Amino acid sequence: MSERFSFDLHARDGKARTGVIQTPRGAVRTPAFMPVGTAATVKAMMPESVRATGADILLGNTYHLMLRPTAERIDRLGGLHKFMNWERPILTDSGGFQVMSLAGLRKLTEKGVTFKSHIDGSKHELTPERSMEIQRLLGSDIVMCFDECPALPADRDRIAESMRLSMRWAERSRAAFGDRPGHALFGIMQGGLEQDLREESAEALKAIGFEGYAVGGLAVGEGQEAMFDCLDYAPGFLPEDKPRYLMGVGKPDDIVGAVKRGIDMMDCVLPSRSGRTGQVFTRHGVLNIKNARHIDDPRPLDEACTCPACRNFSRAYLHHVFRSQEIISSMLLTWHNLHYFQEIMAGMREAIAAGTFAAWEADFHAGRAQGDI
Ligand SMILES: CNc1nc2c(CC[C@H]3O[C@@H](OC)[C@@H]4OC(C)(C)O[C@@H]43)c3nc(N)[nH]c(=O)c3cc2[nH]1
Repeated sequence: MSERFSFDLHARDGKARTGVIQTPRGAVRTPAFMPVGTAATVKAMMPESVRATGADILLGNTYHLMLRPTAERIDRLGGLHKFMNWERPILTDSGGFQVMSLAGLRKLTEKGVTFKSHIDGSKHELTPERSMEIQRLLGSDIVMCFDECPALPADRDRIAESMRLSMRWAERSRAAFGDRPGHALFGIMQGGLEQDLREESAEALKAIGFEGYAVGGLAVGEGQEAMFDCLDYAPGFLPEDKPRYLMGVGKPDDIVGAVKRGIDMMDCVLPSRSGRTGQVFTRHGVLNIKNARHIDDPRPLDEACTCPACRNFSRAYLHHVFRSQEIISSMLLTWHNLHYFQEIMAGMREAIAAGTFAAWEADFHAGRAQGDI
């Protein structure tokens, strides 16, 4: 365990990189996939099960936790790590994105955002300063700047105005974060799909200086092609020696394409959320266990998978417990999906270190049938 926060790059293969983020609470192998634990739990998973899937770090959420049970209560109870029994690194999002996507009656000003809770309608305010205070109270190891993520499509002027507001908020976030050894503050690049605005945002963030940099404002409905077009240049505007975090991504092929373009960290609710709806990701493609064709199928989801669902249960059983809305269905499918996402990350880390990323990527795409399997 190091007392500091640091990022060591071990190898590159093209634009893809592999390395380790050292934190006082443990190491994060990159490229890393971060399961989302929005309300202090990765839904349907025990913390030790999340670790067993291969996760080194998970995500918490300022917006959800400030509303319930409140950051002050979690602080009084010893912080988020103790509260949710996860002693490894936690990254928390700053709340801006969730306010815009979840809260009601929002008012956005230079100061910040006031809004009504989607839970009980109570009034709240988030500013860069308040977001930093909440994330400090939670005790998260990697703190995100308070930003505004505009919904796409949006016209260029709106994107530019929003990005420049986020850069002023990044300055205020840095000032409010203070001096916290062993903890990191990440800036968030905005600028939509405009290359010059993305570059302006990166320059603004580098002038302030952060321990890591996120590419924000993507995975908001622009589609994979537009996202990859942006990722063909945006990571390159960021410092080579700091972690690059692509927020909210994504499906397995999104993740592979992002790592190929120089991204080191990603988070997405997809593997956990889709596990609860019966959607299963495997090396051969996607299937939905609720489909009647699985009712008598004795085979595992994926013959080559070593997760508890694939080692101990048939598709027929998983179909049955999904149809019967049994709790074990969410547990097993979430575990499988998270395990598979971590397998992809481990495979990429190994391939980049060996200089065989192109071959690994070709094999990854070759194995995936189109449609249900
Ligand atoms: C899905 N696509 C997507 N997510 C994005 C996010 C939120 C990242 C998600 O990870 C979790 O944070 C802990 C949360 O779980 C929900 C609530 C699902 O969303 C949060 C973003 N966050 C910030 N601060 N700025 C961004 O520009 C941004 C862009 C995104 N695009």
